[in-house]
Amino acid sequence: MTLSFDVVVRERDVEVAFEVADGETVALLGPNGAGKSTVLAVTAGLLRPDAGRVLLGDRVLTSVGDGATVDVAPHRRGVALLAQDPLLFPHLTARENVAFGPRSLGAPRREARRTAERWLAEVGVDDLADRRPAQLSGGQAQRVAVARALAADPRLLLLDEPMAALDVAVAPALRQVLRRVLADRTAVVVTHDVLDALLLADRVVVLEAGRVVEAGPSSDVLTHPRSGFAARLAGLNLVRGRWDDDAVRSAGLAVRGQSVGPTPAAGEEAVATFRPQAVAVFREPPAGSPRNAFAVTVTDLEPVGDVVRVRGRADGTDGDVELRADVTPQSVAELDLVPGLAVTFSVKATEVSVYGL
Ligand SMILES: Nc1ncnc2c1ncn2[C@@H]1O[C@H](COP(=O)(O)OP(=O)(O)OP(=O)(O)O)[C@@H](O)[C@H]1O
Repeated sequence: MTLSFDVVVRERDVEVAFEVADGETVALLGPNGAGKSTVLAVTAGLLRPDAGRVLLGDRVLTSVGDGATVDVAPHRRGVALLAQDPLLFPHLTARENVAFGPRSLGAPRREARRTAERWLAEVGVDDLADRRPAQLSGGQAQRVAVARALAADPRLLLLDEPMAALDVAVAPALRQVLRRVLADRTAVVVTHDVLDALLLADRVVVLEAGRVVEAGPSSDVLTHPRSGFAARLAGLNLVRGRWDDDAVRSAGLAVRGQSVGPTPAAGEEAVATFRPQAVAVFREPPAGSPRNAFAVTVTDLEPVGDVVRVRGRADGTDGDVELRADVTPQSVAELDLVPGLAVTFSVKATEVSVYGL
């Protein structure tokens, strides 16, 4: 069932349009306050927009500002919303929680029970059917919540950071379950996690400040991001500017690299991306080097696995361009890196991807 979303919520400065094809899963990404929850709330019928339409297939779920207002009640939309918190009924067993949806759609008790058991088995917790929520772990409760959402046979599934409240140790198992159940389902998943975007979603839509800033197949967006948010998520440095004289130029910076796809035309908007691992850090600008060299002021240092991520602001860019370098702890000690220090970040042109926007 295709979702077609085109909505304005003025109070929140949200103006978002996107589509989800039948059977497709779209990941909605973006920084805090970007409008992701607002999109889910409007789709689920929990928030009425100031203008716009939400269509599921050819059925109008919401229509405001263009003829008669339509606002289908949440429980009549065929839309299931799975939140961070499983929100199970505490006094019902897992089986009864899952059977609740089919029962309220009119299924006889036995049939609802069978449906519940089938879905509990599908998400791998059929042995816990008789437990109440208080007797379940966070991961188990979230699986029951997935079963409950699916047992209502929704035409659209919305997931709001389904793994966020879980231990990192149990998230991979739930991700596998979701990957299976989302395979042929029309779904929107809000996430901050790059793995969710890659493993669960066919496409991503990136929101910043209430607007769509980029959209495309998950692997394209994460390998060749065009927005700062997607670049950070993908763990890449990104400089956005104009293509001029064989470099992407942004205030105070010139980045040379290798074109991915057609070389941008002179003056065209373009981005350069490169991995923090490809960046070397120097106290003094390396003399006579063919590498890209950027004057940077270190802003902070953070251990990431067995390396140290050095973040810095590129000088002369009004603090707009943040660059990152991953270096060994020995280098941090040898270079005596501390926040506030002026250094040079250097990266070979062969390590930089350049593409037009
Ligand atoms: N109940 C509310 N009333 C008024 N404004 C709100 C309300 N909830 C959110 N907002 C505002 O709407 C905008 C979008 O917020 P929203 O919660 O949709 O973002 P989000 O992308 O889901 O963020 P997060 O990742 O932090 O959950 C923000 O400017 C936010 O401050």
